[in-house]
Amino acid sequence: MSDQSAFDTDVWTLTRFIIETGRQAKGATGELTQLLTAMLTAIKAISSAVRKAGLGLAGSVNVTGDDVKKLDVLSNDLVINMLQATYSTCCMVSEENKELIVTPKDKRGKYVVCFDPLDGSSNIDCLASIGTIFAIYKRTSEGEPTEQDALQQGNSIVCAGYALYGSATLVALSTGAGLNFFMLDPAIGEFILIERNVRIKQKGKIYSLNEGYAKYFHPSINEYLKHKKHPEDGGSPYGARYVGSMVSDVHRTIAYGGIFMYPANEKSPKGKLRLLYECNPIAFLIEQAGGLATTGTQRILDVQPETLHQRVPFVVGSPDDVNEYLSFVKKFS
Ligand SMILES: O=P(O)(O)OC[C@H]1O[C@](O)(COP(=O)(O)O)[C@@H](O)[C@@H]1O
Ligand SMILES: [Mg+2]
Ligand SMILES: [Mg+2]
Ligand SMILES: [Mg+2]
Repeated sequence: MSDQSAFDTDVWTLTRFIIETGRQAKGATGELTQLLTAMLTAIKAISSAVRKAGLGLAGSVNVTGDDVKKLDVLSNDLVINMLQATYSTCCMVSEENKELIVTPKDKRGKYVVCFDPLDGSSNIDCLASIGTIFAIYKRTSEGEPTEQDALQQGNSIVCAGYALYGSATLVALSTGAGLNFFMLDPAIGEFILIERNVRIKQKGKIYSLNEGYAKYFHPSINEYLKHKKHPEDGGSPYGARYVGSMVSDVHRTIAYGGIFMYPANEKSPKGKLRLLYECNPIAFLIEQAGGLATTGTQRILDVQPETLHQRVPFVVGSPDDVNEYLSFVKKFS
């Protein structure tokens, strides 16, 4: 006979977690609960689509000759439609939409959502892990929603998360009271709490960046990398890992410790990653786990956004590792 106790009859699903968090919040109206529930439905649908990508969903022509929507377009449509249907958003910013997405007047609520529906999408065709990233803010104005509603500092994030479509589907989520990991159980279609109050290691053993751009890096970065590979104190060098899919690289950094960076380089003076829907949510989650997130000169969450799709240099990870990197920045400034 199988072990009956292996089946938890009082499991903490992500839905339960969100409802509980909502009940504890003062003056909560349930709007955020609705919004997060819809986000999870979108994530489940994206996860299912990602798992079928090899079967022709990735964006091509299907057997009947119809165009099949590219996965990132499909993911974008899913998030927008699911969220707008909850009557809790007033506007959104997506990597896939140049302009602010304004919720139809009759469906508006008080939240602003910035998201990347499918991050690392250049990895789809080789079946490497990809993800979805989002940050939720309260709107600060009344009347017609404008870009200003979305140009808030990461400091004002109410809730952020990412989904990782890896060897399993995982959601990392924080409402500002620590970071929690949930794993999708396909048998019941629910995310199950697997780790509460996740903490990143004080110091790791892995560095992660696209070192192919070394030719264009600032000397401070190259000096730092040299130090990681040839430690002057005779210690062991760091291991190198880079998927090229930020959610994967960041998730590994949170799980194992270490540093992930997408610094500025001569060709991309502000790096590549976008502040509103890539850097800010990840910085919020990393800080919730006890890590650090910086541009090299400023804490990411303190950056005042100026445009919807602006980029910033991005360095995140274990506090000792990020501080060590900052000491190299200082040396060269
Ligand atoms: O190929 P590069 O320059 O190393 O860039 C990789 C980075 O680009 C990204 O794929 C972001 O770009 P997309 O949002 O267009 O997928 C990140 O996930 C990843 O960290
Ligand atoms: Mg992206
Ligand atoms: Mg994307
Ligand atoms: Mg893209």
